[in-house]
Amino acid sequence: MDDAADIAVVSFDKFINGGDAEKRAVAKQMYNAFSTVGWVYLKDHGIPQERVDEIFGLAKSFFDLPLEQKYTWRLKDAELNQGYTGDGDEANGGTDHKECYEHRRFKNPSCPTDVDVPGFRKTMDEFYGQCYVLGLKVLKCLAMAMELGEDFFDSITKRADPQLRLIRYPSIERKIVEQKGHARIIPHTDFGLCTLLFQDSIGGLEVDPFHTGDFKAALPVPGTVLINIADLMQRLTNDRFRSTMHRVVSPKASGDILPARYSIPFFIHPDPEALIDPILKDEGEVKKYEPVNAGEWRVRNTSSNYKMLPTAAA
Ligand SMILES: O=C(O)CCC(=O)C(=O)O
Ligand SMILES: [Fe+2]
Repeated sequence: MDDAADIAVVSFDKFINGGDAEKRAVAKQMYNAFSTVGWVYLKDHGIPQERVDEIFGLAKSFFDLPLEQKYTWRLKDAELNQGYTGDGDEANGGTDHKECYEHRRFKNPSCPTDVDVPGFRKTMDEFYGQCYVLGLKVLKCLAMAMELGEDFFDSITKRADPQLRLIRYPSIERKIVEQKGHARIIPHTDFGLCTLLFQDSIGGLEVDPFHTGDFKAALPVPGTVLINIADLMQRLTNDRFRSTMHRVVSPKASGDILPARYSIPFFIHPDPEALIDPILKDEGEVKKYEPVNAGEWRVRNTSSNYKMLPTAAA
């Protein structure tokens, strides 16, 4: 269809299991995608579909709990950035209609127990580990694509603590989401290194690859995980890789009441002490960005996204 974004489907099998030339061929495909639209659909990525389906099921069980109960796990602190946020808690220049649960690598004090949702913590921890392994492979592939040496990202991801997020966009009247300044999630870029994004079959995710306001659908493709570049990777690569705007709006093919939609992003950030300074490759190339400390960057961007945190920008 004309209004679908031109996002390549890339098989990761040859990067995971292939020889050097095969790995390089995958890295080249990634380079082409990330230096243009900024997104790929990755298939053969090694995370079994049954596991992904299980996490979507767990998300439904969690979000179906009563609101008062979900608020007992409310996210309280931008640095820990862990727990539940309700409809309206997160928005940066507009109104989102979604609820989220954030899970982290080292500490999850605001996490449902087995009494609340059987198997929640254990299964989330396991899935987190699988996303983490895939995420580090994606970084290796990006390092190869940029000719930085495969191990480039190892030194800045020793203590990396990505954010695994469950999202439910509740069933809602179309006219509410379609008001000016509202969306399921308003246009934004992600602010870490890169994101793995699993989506269900409902649709509504759109990307604006060239920042012209011309949003195109990133349609659900079964068996794939979307990978998108985020702001720190764009800065590090001095704009070679592009962190592009995206949003979630009403799916085209539904009536006046939108069905609920679920998605599961895994946001990869470098170690907090890492300095993200643009890498120059060409003679005469000039840095487009000042260096930034990854930890400060993350806390600043996180707190300015949440309306309810005391540290949020006024
Ligand atoms: O729900 C989606 O497909 C996108 C979510 C997203 O962009 C985000 O949480 O940053
Ligand atoms: Fe995003």
